[in-house]
Amino acid sequence: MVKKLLFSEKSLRGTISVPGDKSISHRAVMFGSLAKGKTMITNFLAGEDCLSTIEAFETMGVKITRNNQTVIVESEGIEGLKEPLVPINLGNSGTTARLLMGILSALPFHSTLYGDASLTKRPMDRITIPLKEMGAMIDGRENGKYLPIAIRGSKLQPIHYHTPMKSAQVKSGVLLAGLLTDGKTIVEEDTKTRDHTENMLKAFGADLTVEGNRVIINGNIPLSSCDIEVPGDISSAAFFLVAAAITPGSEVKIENVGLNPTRTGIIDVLKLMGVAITLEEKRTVGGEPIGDITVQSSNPKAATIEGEIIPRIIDEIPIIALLASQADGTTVIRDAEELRYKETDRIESVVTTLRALGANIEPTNDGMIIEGNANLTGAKTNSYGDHRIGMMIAIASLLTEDTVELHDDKCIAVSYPTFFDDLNKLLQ
Ligand SMILES: O=C(O)C1=C[C@@H](OP(=O)(O)O)[C@@H](O)[C@H](O)C1
Ligand SMILES: C=C(OP(=O)(O)O)C(=O)O
Repeated sequence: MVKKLLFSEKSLRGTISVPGDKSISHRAVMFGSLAKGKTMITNFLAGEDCLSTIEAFETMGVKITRNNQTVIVESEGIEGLKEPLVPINLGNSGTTARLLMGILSALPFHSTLYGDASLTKRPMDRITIPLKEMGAMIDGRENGKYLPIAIRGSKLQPIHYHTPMKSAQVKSGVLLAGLLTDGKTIVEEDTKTRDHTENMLKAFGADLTVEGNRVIINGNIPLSSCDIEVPGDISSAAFFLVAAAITPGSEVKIENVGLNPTRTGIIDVLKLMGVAITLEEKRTVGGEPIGDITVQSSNPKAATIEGEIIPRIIDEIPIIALLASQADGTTVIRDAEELRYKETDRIESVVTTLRALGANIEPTNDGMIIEGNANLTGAKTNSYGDHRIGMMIAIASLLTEDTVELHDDKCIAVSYPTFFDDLNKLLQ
């Protein structure tokens, strides 16, 4: 499918709410399925990735009903989970894959997992290595590095694991295996990554403590069901925050966005680059702060973006690269080698796409160097099946009078099925 984007000379004005947070929606379904009882999830993200998580647990016999953004999970607890009779399709979702492997490795049955072409290329050894250290029986292509993967669930040993890469998925997968294991599992990381697993496991009654960058979980304590209200996804909001910043005459307010400090790096980057942004924190639900964010069009300036902020903006870097192409000066992004393991190699896909649109941008091993003040032009572009690249292209098209052709816009439904509706609501 090719979408012709011609939104030039428009500004963005108005107030919207973005769909529910993807990371939190996945975890709510997973932990609700592990807990005995009924879990009601409101403002659930009905994106394809989170629907893959629902399907996975349905395949294991959990009763899950969905009415738009409300999901009810009814489970007998872990004892009630049944051996899946068919291979589980994880679609495009890395989060489902890595977290589910932690769970399945410790359950007393066999399972097989596969995904789409993109997920089949993404590294799974980052999670299968620590799980095998815990005693998991996992096999897959290249000794469990790639999907399809088969798991023979077994009794695991607790582990003290220092994650070698900055990954909340790895941290979470090991913690979930630890939850289902006798004894104390400890996961440590050098740089703090998103902590939704920690917050939500506590809300479901797990015995979990956080000491700085170290998480300690005492296993084999049953979870009890817990209702979850999912905040708006700041990673989805980021596209409109940047769009408002770089299109003249804009002012956009996004309501009820999750403001967990492990996710708000985009706000820090916008401030650092001189964008007019205001925040109003309103309340906290399930340990997750929620508030409204307003951005006005601005004259952004370049910045160096590196270090501890990177995991806090990891999914926002494609749209930050577009922002940088419109800033005064040269922006440098470093320490972001994790971008190479996403739905696409996002260093390559961002650079190729922004270059095609007329920006001056160079890849580096762990990031990119972006010259500002670019005059973007029309181009034939491709999302390469990566939802965040697709949305970045749509926002870039606001900056040129020429037509931008976007091949494969469908993948945007992975995280933001109503993206074009919201964009059209804001366009004036
Ligand atoms: O734990 C999560 O929900 C996620 C963690 C991040 O991945 P990594 O753990 O691979 O960094 C992020 O990119 C992904 O969109 C969601
Ligand atoms: C990297 C992402 O997701 P996942 O790893 O779950 O596929 C993303 O949403 O940008």
